[in-house]
Amino acid sequence: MSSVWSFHFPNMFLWRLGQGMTAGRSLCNSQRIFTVFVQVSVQRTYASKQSEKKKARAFVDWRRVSVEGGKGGNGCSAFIREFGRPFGGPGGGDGGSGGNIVIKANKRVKSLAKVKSIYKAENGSPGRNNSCHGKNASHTVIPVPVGTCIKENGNVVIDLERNGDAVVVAHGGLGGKGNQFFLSNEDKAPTLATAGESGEKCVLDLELRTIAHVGLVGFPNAGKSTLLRAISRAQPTVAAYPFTTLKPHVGIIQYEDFEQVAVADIPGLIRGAHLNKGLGHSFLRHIERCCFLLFVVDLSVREPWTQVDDLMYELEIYQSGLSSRPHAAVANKMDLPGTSEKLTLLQEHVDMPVIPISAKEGRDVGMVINHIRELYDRDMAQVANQKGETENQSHKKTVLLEW
Ligand SMILES: Nc1nc2c(ncn2[C@@H]2O[C@H](COP(=O)(O)OP(=O)(O)OP(=O)(O)O)[C@@H](O)[C@H]2O)c(=O)[nH]1
Repeated sequence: MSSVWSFHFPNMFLWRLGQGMTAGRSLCNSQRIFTVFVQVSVQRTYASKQSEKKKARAFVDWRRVSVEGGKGGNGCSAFIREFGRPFGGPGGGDGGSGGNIVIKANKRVKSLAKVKSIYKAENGSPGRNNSCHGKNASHTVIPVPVGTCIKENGNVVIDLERNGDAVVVAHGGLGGKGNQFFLSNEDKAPTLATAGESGEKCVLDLELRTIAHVGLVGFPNAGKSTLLRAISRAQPTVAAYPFTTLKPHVGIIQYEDFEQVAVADIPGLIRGAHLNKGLGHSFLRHIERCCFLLFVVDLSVREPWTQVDDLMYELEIYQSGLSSRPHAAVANKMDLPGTSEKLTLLQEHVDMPVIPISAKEGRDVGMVINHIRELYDRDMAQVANQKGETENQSHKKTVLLEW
C-alpha cells in the first residue's frame, strides 16, 4: 500500500493542486505557467530519485538459481509407406537432445543483477516419420562476471576465474529412440519407441568472489563515494550523513594502455562490525572480495590514525589475514584547515604508504590512480607466477570449455 501511495502521491497532489487552481476562474496565465513549472520540476526530482534507487539496487553479488536441462525429444513410432514400398519397415526417427545450461564468465558483465532465479533449457524436438531425427535443442548460456564462484549445497563446484571460462551445470536429457532403432532379425516391425530423458536439475548459489580489484574502506562520511566519483565515472550518492552508501558501487578506471581496474566503494564500517553491528558482516563480506584495499581516512576528525587502527582490527577479527592484503591509506579532506599537522602524525603512526588528497576538489587524486595501478601490476605479476606453478603441478582441467 505504501509503495502505491509513494508512487501516486506527487502526481495526485499536483493534479489536485491544478484542479483547485483551475477551478477558480480568476487564475491568470502566469499562475498557470508557475503551476506547470512546479509540476514538471517536482516530477523530475521524483523520477531522478527513483532512478538513483534503481541504480543503488543494481549491484548484486549473490544469487540462488534453479537450473534444469532441457528434456530430450520423444522417439517416433512410424512405418515407411511409399510408392513401391508398401511395407517399407519401421521409419520412426530418434528425438533430439535437450539443451544444456552453461554458466560462462564474461568480462563485460559486472554484477549478478541480471541473472534470473530459474533457468530451464529448451527441449529437444521429437523424432518424425521417414527416419527424421528430431533437432537437438540449443544450449542456454548464463553470462556471469569473471570471478564468480558456483556452489551447490555450500560446496564449491567451480570458480570461473578467467574470461571465457564456462561450465555445464545441468545437462539436457538424451532424446528417445524411434522404432527404427529397435529393428532386429527377431522383430522386423517393432512398434516400440522410447520417451526422451529429463534434463538434470539442481539449485546453485552464485557468488562473486571478486567484486573489484580495489576496495575503498573507511568509516562513514570519510569521503569514499566522493573519491570514487573523482577517479572514475561511477556516480555513487554523496551526502553529509553516514551510511549514504548501502551497497557497493563499482567504478572502472581506464588507463592509457586500455587496462581497466575496478574500484569498489564499500559501505562505511563502524566499530564492532565483526559483531555484525552497523552493516556488519555484509560489509566485511564485500571487503573479502577485493584484491587490495585503500583505507580512506577522514582528516577532519580529532585523531584520524585511530580510524586506521580500528579498520585493521575489525578486518583481522573478521578474517585472519584480511588486514594484511596489499593496502595503502588515502588521507582525505586535505582542503580543510589544520589537516597538515594531522597528516604528519598519521604518517608517523601508520606503517603503510599515505596519499594526501582532497577528493572533493579533485586535488592529487592522480596519485591515487597511479598507486592503484602499481598495486594492480604487482598483483597481476603475482597471479601469473602462481598460475604458472599450479599449471606445472597438474594439468587437470576443471573447466569444461566444450559442451
Ligand atoms: N571538505 C571536504 N569534504 C569532503 C571531501 N570528500 C568528501 N567530503 C564530504 O564528506 C561528506 C561525506 O562524503 P561521502 O563521499 O558521501 O562519504 P562516504 O565515505 O561515502 O560516506 P558513507 O556513504 O556514509 O560511507 C560529503 O558531505 C562530502 O562532500 C574532501 O576532500 N573535502
